[in-house]
Amino acid sequence: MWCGKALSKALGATAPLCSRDSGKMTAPQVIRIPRRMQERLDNLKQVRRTRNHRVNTIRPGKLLIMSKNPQLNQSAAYTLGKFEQPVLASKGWKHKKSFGDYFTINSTQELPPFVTHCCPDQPGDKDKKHSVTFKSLKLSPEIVELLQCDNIVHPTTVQMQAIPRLLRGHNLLCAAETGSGKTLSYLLPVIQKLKEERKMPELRDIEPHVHCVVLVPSRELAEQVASVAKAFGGPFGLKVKVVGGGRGVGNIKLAFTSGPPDILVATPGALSKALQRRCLDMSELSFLIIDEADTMFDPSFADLVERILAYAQVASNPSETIGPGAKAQLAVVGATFPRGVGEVLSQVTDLGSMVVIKSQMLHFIMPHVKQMFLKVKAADKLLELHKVLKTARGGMGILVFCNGSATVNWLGYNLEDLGVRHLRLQGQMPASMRAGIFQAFQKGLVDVLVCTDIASRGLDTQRVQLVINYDFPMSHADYIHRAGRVGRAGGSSGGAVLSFVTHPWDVELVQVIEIAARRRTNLPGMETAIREPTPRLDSDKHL
Ligand SMILES: Nc1ncnc2c1ncn2[C@@H]1O[C@H](COP(=O)(O)OP(=O)(O)OP(=O)(O)O)[C@@H](O)[C@H]1O
Repeated sequence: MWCGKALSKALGATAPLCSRDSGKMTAPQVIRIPRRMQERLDNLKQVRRTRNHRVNTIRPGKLLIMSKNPQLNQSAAYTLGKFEQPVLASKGWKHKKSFGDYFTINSTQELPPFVTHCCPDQPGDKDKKHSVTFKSLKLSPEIVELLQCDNIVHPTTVQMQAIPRLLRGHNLLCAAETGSGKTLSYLLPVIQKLKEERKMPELRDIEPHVHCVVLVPSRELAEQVASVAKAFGGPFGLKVKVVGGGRGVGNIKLAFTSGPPDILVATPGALSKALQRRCLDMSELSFLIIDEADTMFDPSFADLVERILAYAQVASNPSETIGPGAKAQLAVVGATFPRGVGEVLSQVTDLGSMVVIKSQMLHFIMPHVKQMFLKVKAADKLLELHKVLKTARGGMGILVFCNGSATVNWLGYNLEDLGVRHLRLQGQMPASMRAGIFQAFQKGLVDVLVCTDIASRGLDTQRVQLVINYDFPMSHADYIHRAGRVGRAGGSSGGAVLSFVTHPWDVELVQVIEIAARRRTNLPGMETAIREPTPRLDSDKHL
């Protein structure tokens, strides 16, 4: 409180507030407080009032945010308003004293949002959603049967939208959450169309050529996509081949010695070499798929992809995809679209010709996966990791992500010393060493895989129950992809992500994640409009 004496001192006033000299009362002196100062005082009071006014985010029931300090918890029944200022559990995390602090974003639902058949929105929807099967998407009974053998009966939301559009010949830009079944959403229409083409007598005499090229960023992902294509295309006589980098040109040529495959899954480097050596002709392509769009259009690949696209003749409407001289359908697929992808894409293709599919939960914090954040000193991370790995249930797949290859190696040696069985996967390993590592982990031969972001893009990890960010990812897109290795379609529920938070720049990313979780909004800084022109609406809009 400002007292009269302090105020007069602050004003530099030397005269007493009122004077009573020799018992004689004079009129009280009026002290004028400068307006500027009065305004500052008012502002200060206002700030103090708002600071003390903490929004009560706790309601009875389940917690969404569980913090070390229970006052900072937030109930699942409460959503922080757009203009409400949250008091974050990670608030003081840039300070040294915060080491040992933690908070958790609890899962609020058991099933992923892209699984529709078990969780009808409204009671009336129940029968409608149950009735959506792959058969109702106009896939052939043989394909539907193959899917059923794999226990895949009901399409995910992205499959419900993408499959009919691709079957009708549209170009597609498909942005949907990690693990939502994007691979089948493009492979099934491709397989169905190629299968139908084979039956056409007028096409029998045409020289064999590659019909579909799928571009992916890593050889592990190429192997994975190819194995899905073989499983569903093989029974119809479709030939599938992989060309990946790091194995020399001889190996690339080998993929074409027994004639061109129907479906070629390739990394950009290897495909570009194959094109330069005229191993394939892309001008006769029927489908060009670009998976993991954000990686493919980031500066490390964008030029290469642009050059590859120039070899293909991309159709600008469905009518150009049929008949003699048919052009290729283009599908660009991804789980994150950082800002700017739209512009890069528009340089290589006519965005106006593409139908855009964007899932509702794109770039959101996954509501079906528990996510824990622990503020820890860099020197203590190994100890913390060892504690977690020691207590983990046997047989459960665990991915440990590091930001660099050197850390993967260093951590690997230390885990070896501590007697933790594990495999390592990083991009600087020679291709021969890398081969088979991910499959060995997928098969369950080893439970722990220490890796870089090479394993965060697209790899299907049904058996993974825990993702550990030993190093906190460098961007929100990387966080989304790493976290997306758990809670995938057709996988078991109850996966979790544990992140070690060490540096001030990690804290900044964590705070944005915490705010998005508390507000239940998407992570900022990602492409939300995907492209400039307004999305084209066709008759499938109701799907
Ligand atoms: N309709 C479905 N029902 C059940 N399981 C499915 C369905 N569709 C796909 N799957 C399974 O879900 C898993 C994830 O699929 P996929 O790898 O295609 O996801 P994705 O969206 O490409 O993920 P990412 O963004 O990580 O690349 C796979 O194991 C796949 O077999």
